[in-house]
Amino acid sequence: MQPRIQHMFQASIETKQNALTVLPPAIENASLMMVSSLLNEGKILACGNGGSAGDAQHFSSEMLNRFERERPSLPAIALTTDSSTITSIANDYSYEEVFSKQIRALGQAGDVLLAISTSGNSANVVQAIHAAHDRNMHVVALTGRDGGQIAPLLLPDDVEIRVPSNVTARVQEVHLLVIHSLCDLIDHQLFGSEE
Ligand SMILES: O=C(CO)[C@@H](O)[C@H](O)[C@H](O)[C@H](O)COP(=O)(O)O
Ligand SMILES: [Zn+2]
Repeated sequence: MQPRIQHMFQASIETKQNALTVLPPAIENASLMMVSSLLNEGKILACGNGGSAGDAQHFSSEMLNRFERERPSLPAIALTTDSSTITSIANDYSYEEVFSKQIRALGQAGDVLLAISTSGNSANVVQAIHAAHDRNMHVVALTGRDGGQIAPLLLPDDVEIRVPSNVTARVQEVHLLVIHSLCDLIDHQLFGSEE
């Protein structure tokens, strides 16, 4: 089985190398948007399904607790964690609305939605983006493949960070690196260089 393992590592490395050539400008722009929101009393709401739900929570924990240095807590909410809210919305309305209804309650103008979908086609993430726009929030979309239904929904001030791969797992592996890059850039811009 070791050749299979080596193949997966190699594919992940190649996807990251391809991403390195295209993603830095979008990651920089996303970090600038997030920092501007945080400096204006805004917060970041994050959502996604499956592995991307884990990514949303990974990001919010690094904001609320810490990333790599001591600094004040930063405001973020993962919309994937409240099982009572999520099950009741899915049961009474539809699974498509599990994030959008939370955004319509919690989202304020100037907040940022971090919308994560490797295909760009998850209906509840699409509805989340509609809700964010209705609340005058900006959107950072982490996508893959061809951007799916999310790409054409985004407004000029939004940022899409689209990983150049058609394989869900490879896209997710780069999404985590993007999330850590965003955390690093947020800390750097808000609190300066370490040491
Ligand atoms: O982690 C994985 C696959 O690596 C899965 O849990 C995956 O996240 C789920 O199938 C998601 O429902 C896929 O949604 P999306 O990325 O297309 O929006
Ligand atoms: Zn996964």
